[in-house]
This record gives sequence, C-alpha cells and structure tokens, in this order.
Amino acid sequence: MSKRSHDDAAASGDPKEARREAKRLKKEKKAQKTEPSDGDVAVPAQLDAVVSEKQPTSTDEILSKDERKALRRAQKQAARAPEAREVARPATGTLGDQEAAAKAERKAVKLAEKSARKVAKPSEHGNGQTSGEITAGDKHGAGISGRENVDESAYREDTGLAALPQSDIDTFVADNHLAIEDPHKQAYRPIIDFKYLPGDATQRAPFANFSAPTPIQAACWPYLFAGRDVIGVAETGSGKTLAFGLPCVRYIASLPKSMRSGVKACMVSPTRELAMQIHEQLVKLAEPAGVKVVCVYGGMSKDEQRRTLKGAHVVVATPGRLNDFLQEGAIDLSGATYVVLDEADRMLDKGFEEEVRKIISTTAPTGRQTLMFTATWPPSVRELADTFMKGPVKVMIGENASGELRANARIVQEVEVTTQIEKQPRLIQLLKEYQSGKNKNDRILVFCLYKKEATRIEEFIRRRGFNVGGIHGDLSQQKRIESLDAFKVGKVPILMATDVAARGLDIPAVKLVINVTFPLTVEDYVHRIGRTGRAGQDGKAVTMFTDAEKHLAGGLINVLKAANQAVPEELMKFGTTVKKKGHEAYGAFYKDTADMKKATKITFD
Ligand SMILES: Nc1ncnc2c1ncn2[C@@H]1O[C@H](COP(=O)(O)OP(=O)(O)OP(=O)(O)O)[C@@H](O)[C@H]1O
Repeated sequence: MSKRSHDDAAASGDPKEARREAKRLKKEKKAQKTEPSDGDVAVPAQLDAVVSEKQPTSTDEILSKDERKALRRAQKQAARAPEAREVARPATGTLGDQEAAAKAERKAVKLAEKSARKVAKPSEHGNGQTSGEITAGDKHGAGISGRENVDESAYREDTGLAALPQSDIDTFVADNHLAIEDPHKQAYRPIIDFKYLPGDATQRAPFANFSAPTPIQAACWPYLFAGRDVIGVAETGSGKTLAFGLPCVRYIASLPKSMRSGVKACMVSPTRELAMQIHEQLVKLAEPAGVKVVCVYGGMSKDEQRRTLKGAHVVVATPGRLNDFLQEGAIDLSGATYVVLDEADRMLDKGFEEEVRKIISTTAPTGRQTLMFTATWPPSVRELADTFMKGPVKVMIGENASGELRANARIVQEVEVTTQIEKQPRLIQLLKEYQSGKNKNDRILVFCLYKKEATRIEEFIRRRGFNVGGIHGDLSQQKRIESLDAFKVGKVPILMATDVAARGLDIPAVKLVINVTFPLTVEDYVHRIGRTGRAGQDGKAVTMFTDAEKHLAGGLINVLKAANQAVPEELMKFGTTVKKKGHEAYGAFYKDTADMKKATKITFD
C-alpha cells in the first residue's frame, strides 16, 4: 500500500488514493463536528467541506444546494460569534458588597491623583525649551480648530509645539489624513516630534531608534495626557501600542509614591500572544520609570501568574484569565482608572462582550479613562463602545474619517479565485517562488481557518521539504510560544497559523502572508494581511478565494479598491454587494459598494 499521504493523494488525481482520501475526510468530518474553532465556538459540521481536499472539480460538487444554504447560515452564525475566547467564562462578581468600602477609598485616591496630575507639569525639554502655557486656541485649523473647554491642569502643550506655524500642523494633518472628532473641542496640536512630549529628555530614551511619533501617536497623546477617553483607529502596524502605552506609564509614574500602590491600569487583548507582546513593549517604558507591568493569560500556570500580580501597577491580560483572577479575588481593579481595549472591535463582538462587561464593571466607576484602539472599526460595535466611554475623542488616521474598513496601503494584495482542489499545489508553488535563491529564508505566514486544517496543511508543507512551524488552538501554550519565537528569530521561516495570529502580532520582516482559506470576516482579512508591511515596510499578501466565500466578495472588493489594488474579474463575478452586518442589540447596517475614495500611503518616518 502506498505510503503517500492523503494530502498528496488529493493533489494527485489517483482514483484509489482519492477513495482513501474520501474515507479519511469522512472520518475527519465526524471528528470536526465536535471540534471547536480556535475559540470555544463549535464549528458547524457543514463548514469543514470548505476546508476538505476532496476530488471534485467545482464547489457545486462539494456541497448540495441544501448544504450550501446551511453552510452560509453557519458561516453567518460563526461570523457573529467569532473566535475566542480562549477560556471558559466563569461568572465574575461585581464589586457588590465591597463597593461601599472601596468607594470612599477611591474618592480619596481620585482626589490625590488629580492633584498629582496637576503637579506633574511638563518640564524642561532637551532642546532647551520649557513647556508652555499657551492655549492653541483659534490657531488650529484643518480639523483641529474651534478649541473650547481646555483643561490645562492635566496637559499643557509644549511651548515649542505651540509656537510652530499653523501651516506645519496643517501639513501634518493633511499628509497623514488625520481626522479628530472631539465633542469637547479641545483641538490639541498633534505631538509631531518627540521633543514636544511632556517630561524631560531622559524619558524619551525608549524612542531613541524612532525618528518621529507615528500619526496615531502624535494625535492621541495630547488627549490621553489630558485624561480624555479616546477611540484610536489606524492601519495595522502603525504604532498603536505605544500610542496607548506611553500615557499610561507617564500617568502612573507621575503619581506620588504613596498613591501608587495597587493596579492603576488594565489592558485587555483578545489573544494570549498579543497580550504578551503588549507586555513586552510596555516593560521597556515602564521599568525605567519604576512602574510594574504584569501579564496574565490562559493556558499557563495560574500560580505563577498569581505571584507576579503582587505589586503590579499595570495588568495586561486576556479576558478569561483576568476574569478568573477577579472572581477568586486575586486581583483588584477598583483603582484602575486607565482601561484599554486593544483590538477593540474584536473585544466588543459577541464572543467577548460579556467578558469585557464584567471586567469593566470591576474597574474604577468614576474618573476612569477608557481607550479603544484598533485598525478596523465596524459600525456594528460603535454604539456599544460608546456605552463604556464618556465623550470620547475619535482619532482616525488615513483618509478614513467615516471609519471605512481599510487595509494598510503599503501591502500589495493579490487575490486568486480558485477551487478547493487547486489550493495545495498552488501553496507549494507560492512557497517555492517566494523562498528561492537569496530569499530562501524569507518569513512567510500562512493562514487557514480551522485547527485541523492548519495541522493538515502544516504536515503537507513539511513533507514537501519546507521548514515550518504551527500556531493554533490545538497546540499547548508552550508549543505556541516556541513556534512564534522560532518564526520571529527566523529559525523556522514559515508559520502555519489560524486566526489566533491574525491580530496585533508584530513579527519583524514577514515578507508574505498567504491566505489558504479566507477568514470568516473581511475585518479579519485586513488584520491577517496586516502582519506584513509593518512600521513603514512594504509587504505582500496572496489570498485564495473560492465560491464558498462569495458572500464576502463585496467587502473584499471594497478593501482592494480602497487600497488601489487590482480586483480580479472572477471576483467581481461574485457580486459587489456588501452584506448586512449587525450587532444583536444595536441592529443591522447595510452598505452598497460605492465608489470609495482611494487610500493614500501614510508616510512613516
Ligand atoms: N514612532 C515610531 N517610529 C517607528 N516605528 C515605531 C514607532 N512606534 C512604534 N513603532 C514600531 O512599529 C511596529 C508596529 O507597532 P504596533 O505593534 O504597536 O502596531 P499596531 O498599530 O498596534 O498594529 P496592529 O493593528 O497590527 O495591532 C512595532 O515594531 C513598533 O516598535
């Protein structure tokens, strides 16, 4: 009997192998009925037809009409309750009885913090300028005009920044397509150079390798220093972590020692690896300032994490593990006045909303500064977001004031309309093409939709002689970390991933992203391809698209058009209407494919 694998059989066209393959698929299909996707969401049985490698020549042969209908229904359901959700969700108590006792304490802390902020005025600058007391007032134009209601006790614009000609600010605003919506019309000037940051030059050491703040950093920092709630939307890889991280560390460092004890800030992320990455970035800023940042996430020992919580000022966490610790009383967030939801649209979708509610209900009820950062901000979560925030300032970067779904314009996007059967041979072709000659060790990230599919394709790639690792929910956390580390340092240049790696991960020099199976939403597509082309680099993404995803074609076409990318004729044939998308509580949204404005590349110094 041939030892050749089913994967090879699928691609070979041998009828005997095909029969064996069909048998295997049946078995796998049965197993997948019970397989949760990378979260806790069970995968509808019909979905695995999408990822199987049968012998049909067209998608119509893969599924009957009824099955196709069921598949679409299942995909819609899955899209509404996507990913996950790493951990079981225990009920978490709110402050309850402790509330009254904690209230008085919090009030005292708030008062002290307020006065501490007053004292923490911007001081001497490296360039010899002193921080100013100038109100920018009516000097500001181009989207940052009409300033009213400025509370200078919290943040004072640097004198150098305030003295810049308005044309410099206008140019920055126009070049970066910066749009700020502020109900309080504070109209702060963006901090376009690190030298305009409050604080002395030594505090700028972590930015020594950067020439200037990115647009999202420049625009958000003044409002964050001023204590405002902020929604920050900017393309993938544009430095959002430091945009929310720096003011957090500065705020805590500004508190007098006596007021510093306890958790002052909490940052929540949808995946474990992203939580670890935020933690890593923050530690670099926080350690020199004497601020302790810890990270808690599922899949690793609770005991060890519990120990690290002692003396923590900032907790970076995934929602399930954080709620576990809240429930058992291992952590107290009642003094946390700085709360960040990273990848905010994911945190607010159905899979996480309850977890997030519980967490926020345990943070400081008054004086809380709530931040939401993301690269994709669908209308379906906007109203819900507002329920957690007070008069948030909305900062949008990239000719995108309405918050349309946008991909990073530096990524070349290629979409190939194909069939299930053609995917694997094409994948091998692509890997050979992009890892030849001097590019032999170029990093390539390959995405699938499901864990079983990822395992199978990883094996397939390995048998073809490629050095590949994997990251998905079927692997232990230790193995996930090892695979990611090996990929990051280039020891293993191909990483096979599911959507646990789609958001936020900042892996240096990923040259190519290949989507073997399209994700459940176009937002996820934007995040997946955003693993390349980071921090001003160029990147490339090749996406295989089949009839099974045709309901997402309209949304994908919009993203391609908005980034000036070619739209294949075969994709247009699936239709250009963007399907309704809605939140259970906040209703549905509908959008026709319109002639959207073209994106312009954002310059990244
Ligand atoms: N001012 C800056 N200049 C140059 N590079 C920067 C600057 N700030 C941050 N970076 C770098 O840019 C990269 C991307 O940053 P980050 O991971 O915060 O992006 P992001 O916007 O959160 O992306 P995503 O939407 O994918 O989560 C990181 O390697 C970071 O060190």
